Order: sequence, then C-alpha cells, then structure tokens
Amino acid sequence: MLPSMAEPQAAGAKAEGLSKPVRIGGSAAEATLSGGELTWRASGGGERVSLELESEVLGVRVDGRVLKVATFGGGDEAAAAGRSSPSSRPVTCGGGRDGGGGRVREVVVEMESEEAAAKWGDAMRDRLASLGRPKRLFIIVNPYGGKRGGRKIFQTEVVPLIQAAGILYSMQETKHRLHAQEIAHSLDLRKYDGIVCVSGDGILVEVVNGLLQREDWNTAIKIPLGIIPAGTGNGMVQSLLHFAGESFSVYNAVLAIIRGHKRPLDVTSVVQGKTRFFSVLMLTWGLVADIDIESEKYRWMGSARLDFYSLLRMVSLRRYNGRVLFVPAPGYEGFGDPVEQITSCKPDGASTGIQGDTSNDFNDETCAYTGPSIDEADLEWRSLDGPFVSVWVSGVPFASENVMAAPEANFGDGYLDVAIIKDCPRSALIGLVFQMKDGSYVKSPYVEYFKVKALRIEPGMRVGSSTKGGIIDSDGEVIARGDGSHTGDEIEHLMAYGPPIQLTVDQGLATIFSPR
Ligand SMILES: Nc1ncnc2c1ncn2[C@@H]1O[C@H](COP(=O)(O)OP(=O)(O)OP(=O)(O)O)[C@@H](O)[C@H]1O
Repeated sequence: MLPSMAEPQAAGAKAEGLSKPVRIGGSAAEATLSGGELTWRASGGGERVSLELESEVLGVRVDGRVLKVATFGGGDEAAAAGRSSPSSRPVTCGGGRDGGGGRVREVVVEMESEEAAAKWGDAMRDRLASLGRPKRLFIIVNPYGGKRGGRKIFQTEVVPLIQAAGILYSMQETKHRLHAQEIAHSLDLRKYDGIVCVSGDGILVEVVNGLLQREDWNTAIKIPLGIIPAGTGNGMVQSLLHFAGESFSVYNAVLAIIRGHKRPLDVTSVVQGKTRFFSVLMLTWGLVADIDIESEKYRWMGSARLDFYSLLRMVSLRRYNGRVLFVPAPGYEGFGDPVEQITSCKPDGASTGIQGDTSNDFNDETCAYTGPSIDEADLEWRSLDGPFVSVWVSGVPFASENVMAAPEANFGDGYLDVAIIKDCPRSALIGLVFQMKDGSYVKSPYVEYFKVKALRIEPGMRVGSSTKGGIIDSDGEVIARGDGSHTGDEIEHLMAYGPPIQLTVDQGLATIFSPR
C-alpha cells in the first residue's frame, strides 16, 4: 500500500534564518529555524528550547497554519523514563514487545499564516532530505518467522514511526520459503530507496541472494537493506545495534533505517563446484551447527533447548575429521601451516540458490553474479588439520541476539573471523559454550581465533565412524549434511557433505542501514 502524502511544496525555502512569532502548546513564543535547529522561547522571556533536526526530528507535517513536528521521543532510555522534549505530546504508536508505544512525540507549532507554515515545513523537509534519509521503502514482512509476530510488529511498531517520518512504503508478506528471494529478484528497484525486512536473518539472506541473481546485480546489490527483528535469529540487528552502543529493540532498529545512515556490508560467496550461495552472517560446522540444528527437536523446551542440547552434546562429544585451508588476513600469518600447492576450486558455470532451490538454479548464461574472481594459486594458503570440535566463520559479531560468535568481526573490512576448537577437555568446553554469549570464549587457549580473506572447508567423517558426517550451516540454513545425521523429513540440501566448500569475501558488496 502506498499511503497518500502531501508532496513537498515550493522547493527552495532555506532552512536558515527563519524567525516568527508562533504559538507552541497554546502559548505565545518566538521561534527560529536556523542551522538545522528549531528553537523557541516563550514571549516575554523563558527557557530557550531547541530541537536539532538531524538527531531529534522524525518528520514534519503541515496542517493549515499548524506545523506538526514529530520527534524521536528521546530514544529507549528517555522513553522508559518518560522524558521528552518540552512542549511535545505523545502520539499513539502501538505498543509492542519492546514497549514501543507512545514513543513518537509531536511538537505542535501554530504559525501566523498557512503560507508561513508551508514555508517552514518545506525548509525542514528539505533539511531532513539532505541527510540521505529514505523517502520510499519496500518492506518485506515474514508473518511466520520467530514467534510469528512479524505482522504485529510491522503494524504496531514500524508503521507509526515510518508514517511519522513521512516515508512512503509498499509492503509485501512472504507466502513461502524463498518468496523474499523471488521478490528481490524481480522488484523494480528504481521505485525505492531501500528494502526492509521485518523478519529474522533468513529473509535478509534471501534478499541478498535474490539481488545477486539479477542481471543488474552490480547496481541492485547497492540498494540499502534494512532489518527489523521479528525472527528467531536476529544476529544482524544485534550486531548493528551493539556496534553503535545501542540496545536491542525494534524501536532502535526502525530508527536506524529512518535516520538513513548506511554502512558497507561484506558478502561471502560460499561455493561448492557449480553451486553457490551468498552469505552475510556466518558458516558453522561441528559442535555449534549440531547444537543449533539438532536441538530443533527439543523446541518444546523453549529457549532452554540450546543449553540442554549443548550439555548433551558435550557429554557425548563429537569430533570431525577434515581440513580447513585459509588465506590469512594481514597480521594473522602465524596461524596454521603453509600449504605447498592448492587445487583450484573454481566453478565452471556455478548455479546460485538456497538449499532445495531447484527452481532457482542460475548459470553463467543468466548474467547473475558469479562471485569474486580470485586466482587461488596466487594466494598464500595455510591449513589446519582436524579432527575439529567446532569451526565457526563469521562476517558480523553476533550469530543471534544472545550469541557473540566473533567479537572482532567488522561489517565491511573484507575479512571473515574464524574461531576453531580442536582438542578441548570437556570441563573447559562447558565453560566455553557459556562464554559464547559474550564472545569471551575466543580468548581461551583452546580456541584459535583469526581473520581470513578466503577459506576452504574439506569436511570429513565423525571420528570413530566411517558413515556419519556433520552439518554445515550457513546463516541459519543447513547447506550440507553428512550421511547418518538425516532426520528424513528435510529438504534436499544445496551442497554435498564431503567435497570442499570455499568461502570468499567481497568487501562491502552490499549496503545496510545502520545506526552509525
Ligand atoms: N509464509 C511462509 N511460510 C513458511 N515459511 C516462510 C514463509 N515466509 C518465509 N518463510 C521462511 O521462514 C524462514 C525464517 O525466516 P526469518 O528470517 O524470518 O526467521 P529466522 O529467524 O531466520 O528463522 P525462524 O524464526 O523461522 O527460526 C525462512 O527460511 C523463510 O524462507
């Protein structure tokens, strides 16, 4: 739906030096609009009050002689404490799980004429537009993610804020798996300043894959992406907010999009032979993947399932044979052993898609993105031999809201952070799993933590078994599963367990809305 909005009127009004007698909150005042600030003082003296447009103003509406200035309401902490700008009043705005209700506040400025109100409205809107804020968004809502709260979060927490910010939007709910990927593949991107996912990380990953399957992938992937948490795995939002020193909430995630700040986001090509998948979060093999995926059958336990299944896995610890090869980032050349010769993993005509996605197999003829072209033989590869307890590769710090996989990971540095656990006594491992919540596990002597530009996993069988392999999970989806660990009812996986899987980073290929 595209809500109707008053178009900006006569352009060209300057945000500098406008000064008028007005009425604010019913009282006479002298107001000035200057230097990106709206300031006012009650006639006859009184406290000077100011609103900085960039940091405090959500949007502006003009209603006859009245200028309605929606403000951010002072952020989470101020909202919790009931603080707000003087002379502002709360505007009803839902009430979601984060207590987002009532966080939009409005300063009502009564001007002396409609003309003056229109002029000030234009000047303020021009100023806000110059900050690079989005004007039109395409919003994808997954009504089935997480606790199935996506639709409610959108209606009660997202819509009031983006309407107050004067952002036009189109919304589409996902109807099935890979629907978001299809949408991103065919969307007319010229109509939008960003694509926002009200979902978990899975939908964001589908959107990235859909954009990179387009013929115009190199411009399409530049559209800013936004994410508002409504899934089980909300690692990207948590990473962005934590990085900016903000707390995890729907409200803060929406504000980050409205403010329009963006940052480059690395995209990792995960390739096996002719098959390719694009990842923006992480890939894990061994203990963490086993806990994440196999604990699904204990979903009835709620969040306790992860702790319960972690303990179970540690009592009967699995180790996997195999090898990890990598191209270390500068400063990390001391990890692993040098590799004399490396065989090429280069795909000829790779297909792209998410697991089980047979309808979406792309090949070179389609002009979809084929991943970065690197000459493996020219790079200085090193290797670590198994058995491995856990291999965890991350592009961003958080794997989910409460799990910090890679404390040093940076969104657009062009590197992946790798945390590898080989041998580790059970007693220490229990501690390590609990330290994964704040990322401090990487400091353990049992963890090798380093940065790489490229990485190849050669996954082998479980120690003590010739038939049972493990699980390789990328961005929350199982991309490969070894024989013996099937539950029988899952969809065929994108990649085979056994042949090498290579990860190569494209620095800052995508763009994401970010609080800073
Ligand atoms: N209408 C739908 N019915 C069923 N599945 C859907 C629907 N829409 C999207 N999906 C799938 O839901 C999955 C989860 O998406 P999302 O990213 O919102 O949440 P998540 O946190 O990754 O996972 P979840 O909360 O389901 O554990 C994705 O794999 C997506 O393809």
